[in-house]
Amino acid sequence: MLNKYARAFFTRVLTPFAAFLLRRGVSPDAVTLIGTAGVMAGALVFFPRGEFFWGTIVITLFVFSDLVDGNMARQAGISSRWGAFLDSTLDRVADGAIFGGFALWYAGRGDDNVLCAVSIFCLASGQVVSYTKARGESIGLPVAVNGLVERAERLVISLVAAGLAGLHAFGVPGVDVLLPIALWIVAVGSAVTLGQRVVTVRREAAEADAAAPGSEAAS
Ligand SMILES: CCCCCCCC/C=C\CCCCCCCC(=O)OC[C@H](COP(=O)(O)O[C@@H]1[C@H](O)[C@H](OP(=O)(O)O)[C@@H](O)[C@H](O)[C@H]1O)OC(=O)CCCCCCC/C=C\CCCCCCCC
Ligand SMILES: Nc1ccn([C@@H]2O[C@H](COP(=O)(O)O)[C@@H](O)[C@H]2O)c(=O)n1
Ligand SMILES: [Mg+2]
Ligand SMILES: [Mg+2]
Repeated sequence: MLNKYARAFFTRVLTPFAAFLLRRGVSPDAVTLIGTAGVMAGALVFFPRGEFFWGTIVITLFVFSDLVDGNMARQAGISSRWGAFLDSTLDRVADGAIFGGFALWYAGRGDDNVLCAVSIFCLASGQVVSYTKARGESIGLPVAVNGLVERAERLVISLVAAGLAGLHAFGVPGVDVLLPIALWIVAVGSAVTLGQRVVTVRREAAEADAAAPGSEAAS
């Protein structure tokens, strides 16, 4: 939903910045790489120590690079298969760091085995949700479904909650429950999304096989 409705807004807002970077000779690949490194640093330095406010601030500063890199490539007319591959692959790395950071907190000083398991479930299910689309498309199917909780939703729900929960360290009472609630929402939402995508791929695969029996072996 966010990908559909918020992307146009962020494209308008970020286009001047993307143009500025291009004028300075920065490449889309550099933005992809630096953005991912920044997200990883924010997640893996701050989250395992329970510093959710500062971790979220750092991640937020870098995560929008994922919208800037593609914008730059399109403006410069240099969108490429390599760029698409790099972008999607590093998305998986960034997501692993974010939910891995939560898991490390709960495995350590956060001391909550259930929430550690929920964080790992969010990490794994998010990767599998993305894989369903990549694999379905690689065997020639349209995978014409996005589902309830895509990457943008996973990030916004968990990061808004982490940022607010981090205010607990500054004396704001009650906000620390927001992160566990968000992680449960992302976990359940990702499981539903996985089901939606698997059902769609199964239907599309059956239709494609009926139209051209045996063609899967070729692909
Ligand atoms: C005192 C308060 C303290 C709190 C401070 C924190 C505030 C900030 C909190 C959160 C900010 C979160 C921002 C998250 C922005 C995410 C942007 C982004 O990168 O989205 C990526 C997404 C997808 O991009 P791609 O097409 O490149 O990726 C594809 C995708 O990964 C596919 O995965 P799948 O979906 O299938 O699982 C892959 O299949 C594919 O391979 C891959 O290519 O981009 C978008 O979706 C575009 C829309 C972005 C919408 C961003 C909305 C941000 C909205 C609000 C943020 C600000 C909220 C502030 C709240 C403040 C609270 C106090
Ligand atoms: N280094 C890059 C990054 C992205 N691209 C192209 O942009 C598409 C992704 O767009 P986003 O708005 O989601 O970033 C991607 O599929 C590539 O076509 C690129 O060429 N180089
Ligand atoms: Mg991108
Ligand atoms: Mg991306």
